[in-house]
Amino acid sequence: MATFVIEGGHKLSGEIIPQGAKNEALQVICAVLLTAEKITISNIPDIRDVNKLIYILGKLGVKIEKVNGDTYTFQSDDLNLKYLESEQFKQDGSSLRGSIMIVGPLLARFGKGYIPRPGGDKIGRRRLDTHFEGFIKLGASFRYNKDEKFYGVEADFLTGTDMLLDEASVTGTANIVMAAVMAKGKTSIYNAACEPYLQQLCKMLNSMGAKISGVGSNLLVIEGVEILGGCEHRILPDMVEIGSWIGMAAMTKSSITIKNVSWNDLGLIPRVFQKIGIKLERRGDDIFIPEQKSYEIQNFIDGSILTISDAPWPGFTPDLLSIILVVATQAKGSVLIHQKMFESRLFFVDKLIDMGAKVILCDPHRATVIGMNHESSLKATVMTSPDIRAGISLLIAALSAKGTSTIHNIEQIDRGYQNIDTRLQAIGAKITRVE
Ligand SMILES: CC(=O)N[C@H]1[C@@H](OP(=O)(O)OP(=O)(O)OC[C@H]2O[C@@H](n3ccc(=O)[nH]c3=O)[C@H](O)[C@@H]2O)O[C@H](CO)[C@@H](O)[C@@H]1O
Ligand SMILES: C=C(OP(=O)(O)O)C(=O)O
Repeated sequence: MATFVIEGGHKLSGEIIPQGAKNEALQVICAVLLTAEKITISNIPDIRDVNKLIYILGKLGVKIEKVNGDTYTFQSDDLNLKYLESEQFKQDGSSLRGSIMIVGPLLARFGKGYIPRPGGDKIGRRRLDTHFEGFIKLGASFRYNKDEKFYGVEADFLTGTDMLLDEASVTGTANIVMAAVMAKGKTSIYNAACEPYLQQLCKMLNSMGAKISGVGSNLLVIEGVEILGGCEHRILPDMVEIGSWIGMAAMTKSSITIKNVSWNDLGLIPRVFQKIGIKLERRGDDIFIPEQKSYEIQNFIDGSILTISDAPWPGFTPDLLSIILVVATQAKGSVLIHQKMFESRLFFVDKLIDMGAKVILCDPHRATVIGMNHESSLKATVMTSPDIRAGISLLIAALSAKGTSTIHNIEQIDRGYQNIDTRLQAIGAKITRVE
């Protein structure tokens, strides 16, 4: 278990280039399994989860070449499907959430897809019903080995159909789309997730020869095609990482510029930070955050306390709520944070309370934050990162705190943040990695 040691209280300044998006990378890298031709993907983030997925594809026999720092080519022309039945795959596949999205492409192209129950954050129950109900609707047979927690789908061929998803699951939609692109006939998927990363996946599939319409809406219509070809694809900047940098700037009273953020794909994110009083300026496609001694949470129009909650896109992403919560601890005013999607994601507030933050955990889904308006600082402490976003939130708290904090289990942060320590050092943070 590696550790970060952080001396808090230093201002940051300079420019940050956001990494490529983790959650898009996990989708589009799985899509390379749909064709025997070469696919080039650029702006791939160098983070644990993505590297693990690339490793799994390598074991599956995908030919992978690193063209330069963030660009890889993938060619799935001679796969080793036996790996899917190996003990090794049971371990490898369960180590991250994104591996679930190899099932749809494998089912579409080879008539079978297997996966151990995937890992990812321990942030509450994370069911996979939407994925498998979709595959079954397309004609696959399904089995689940309860003892080994191993899922399997098989089909001689898939047939297009109309389906209404039980929830707008992000990875579920991606998986079903990738299964349906080569099904016979037309598939319509209603209540589809439609966040920018899914739009990117659909655009990539279309450039491989798929026929997907409705991209960006919650009704996708897919005309099945027989075969898909190669393409080149560039991953968008990571909106959750961008939100994390905004939070860091506000909590440390710093001025930073976040470069090339693809503003039009950020949805409500800038507006939600503005609602808790943080000033940010759009400069071309950059975000400039000026130094602010104080930021004041807005109330609703009728004067009642602001609530910030998550919802499927175009709602506010659940992956930024922990960050909003920590930033609110030093705002002026109060806010209710309502994490609707995940049931165990707010427990990390205990650590913030130890550090002196004024937070009331109302229930597993809701926390009220009474901001301290930087009138007293958080106190440094020793903590352990429970999940990726709580981890980065504790790191933000430590950067603003008085004294030296220690964060254990930073592998959780490394799952989704590329070289976070060296990038923070470059803009003035005092942070050291201890292996
Ligand atoms: C690898 C990857 O891409 N992970 C992301 C993906 O996970 P993932 O695809 O696993 O998440 P889902 O979209 O399936 O669902 C997330 C949670 O929200 C609940 N839910 C979902 C839709 C809905 O309409 N109502 C509802 O309550 C689900 O039951 C689940 O508890 O999307 C999540 C939701 O944006 C993000 O937090 C994860 O970072
Ligand atoms: C919950 C997250 O990731 P995963 O779905 O990979 O666990 C996240 O990125 O915040």
